[in-house]
Amino acid sequence: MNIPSLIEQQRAYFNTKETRPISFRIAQLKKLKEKIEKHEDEILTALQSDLHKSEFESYTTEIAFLYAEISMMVKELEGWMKPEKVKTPVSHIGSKSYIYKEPYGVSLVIAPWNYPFQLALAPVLGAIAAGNTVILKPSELTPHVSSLLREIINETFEQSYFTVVEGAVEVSQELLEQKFDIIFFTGSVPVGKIVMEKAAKQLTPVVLELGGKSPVIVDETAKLDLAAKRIAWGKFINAGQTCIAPDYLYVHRDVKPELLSKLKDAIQELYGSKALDNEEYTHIVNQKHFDRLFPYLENGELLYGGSTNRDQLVMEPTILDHITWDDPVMQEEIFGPILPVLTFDSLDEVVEKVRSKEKPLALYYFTEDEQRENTILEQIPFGGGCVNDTILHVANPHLPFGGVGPSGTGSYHGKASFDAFSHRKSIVHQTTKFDFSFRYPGSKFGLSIIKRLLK
Ligand SMILES: NC(=O)C1=CN([C@@H]2O[C@H](COP(=O)(O)OP(=O)(O)OC[C@H]3O[C@@H](n4cnc5c(N)ncnc54)[C@H](OP(=O)(O)O)[C@@H]3O)[C@@H](O)[C@H]2O)C=CC1
Ligand SMILES: CCCCCC(=O)O
Repeated sequence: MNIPSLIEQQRAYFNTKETRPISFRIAQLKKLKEKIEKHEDEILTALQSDLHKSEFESYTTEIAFLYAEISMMVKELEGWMKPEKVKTPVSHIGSKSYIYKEPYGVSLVIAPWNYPFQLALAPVLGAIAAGNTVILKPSELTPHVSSLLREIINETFEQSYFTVVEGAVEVSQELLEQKFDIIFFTGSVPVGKIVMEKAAKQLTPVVLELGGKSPVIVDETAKLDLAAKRIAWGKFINAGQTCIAPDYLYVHRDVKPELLSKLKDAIQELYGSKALDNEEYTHIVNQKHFDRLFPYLENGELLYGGSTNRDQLVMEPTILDHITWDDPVMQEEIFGPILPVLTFDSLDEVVEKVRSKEKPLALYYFTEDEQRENTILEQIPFGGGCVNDTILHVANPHLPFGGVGPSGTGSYHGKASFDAFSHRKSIVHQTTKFDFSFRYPGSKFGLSIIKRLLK
């Protein structure tokens, strides 16, 4: 595909202003939803082929997620598009002030492999709702999903409006050499830095949905049965290949033995004693990631799991005890089904330690103490998270989802997706019924009036 001419086509189409009317935008969102509904079985099959993802996980985390977003956008878009009237200072007497929402233009969406369908299309929904055109580059690591996305999109939309460009890193790199009006990237921190560097050359606005090591903290007041179940659920869904998965467990020394015992029970309840053979359990995406994870199993002391099958690319949900901050498993985002366990004695220690690391994408805190909850929420910077649960914040379209610092820039979901793909244009509408001489230089009392007005 000739990428420069594709971008030219999209820019020409964007300039016709056909993407601007709300009727057009809603029609595209509804058309996309119809296509997803029509292809549900193929989508589930592609996710099974690429990641051994179960129907339950695929439907709930990949498909239903998009339906919820589209329904909200169709319902709320008219309100989001309306120019926002804002207050006007007395110094601007006679005028009214507004914020107009304007699409950026030609947008580029680069997607990862871990939720390859949902993370490709969720940002696209925002781009469409805001009136942009879209070029989408799915991950080559999930080829069945990537080719199905191309098939569904390219049969549904004109390429001058919305098209899928498949390929590997080289294609991403070629795309990033072009001039876009906004780039939305979901992926790793290292590649996020490359994307931002390329965008900086063209001063293109970016949204970066990245990753990091998200702690799950359990203090001695926590309800341990629920903590165990919700941590196991959030950690091992998609075999831990989730950007907001609890990366490591940070537990108060007094409740550690009980919590770990309950965690083992919770994993058994979710995946049985033979998770490797469990048809509901997701596999590791490829041998490169499997081989990246495998050495971590030697860290600390194996408390649960640890079995693997490299041919099947499957790794049991695993708990590693007696982990230190210097262990290899604590250096990079794990992004797999391994839960290292660290212990603390005081909340001050938790705040100091977690703050000393890069700002995480998510943080989870299990506690029954409101004061401690406020301490953690106020003193530790992170993208977003939950108290007494895990990962749920990603699935509330009323909550902007994104990182902070190295875990990401910008946010999306629901109205935040519309805002991510819109320029907010400030306008003062001035009256022509009268004018004031004091605003102009040389006016006799101008300065004293302005001083009084602007005090
Ligand atoms: N914040 C969030 O919402 C999410 C963040 N993530 C993060 O993404 C990471 C896992 O996803 P993963 O796909 O492995 O991330 P990568 O950063 O490896 O890849 C993301 C996308 O960028 C492309 N890419 C890879 N290398 C380059 C490069 N040098 N130049 C340009 N583009 C490139 C990939 O292409 P290809 O795959 O075809 O090689 C893929 O389409 C984790 O760190 C996770 O935390 C994941 C999901 C959600
Ligand atoms: C449960 C859905 C999560 C999608 C984004 C992520 O990888 O965290």
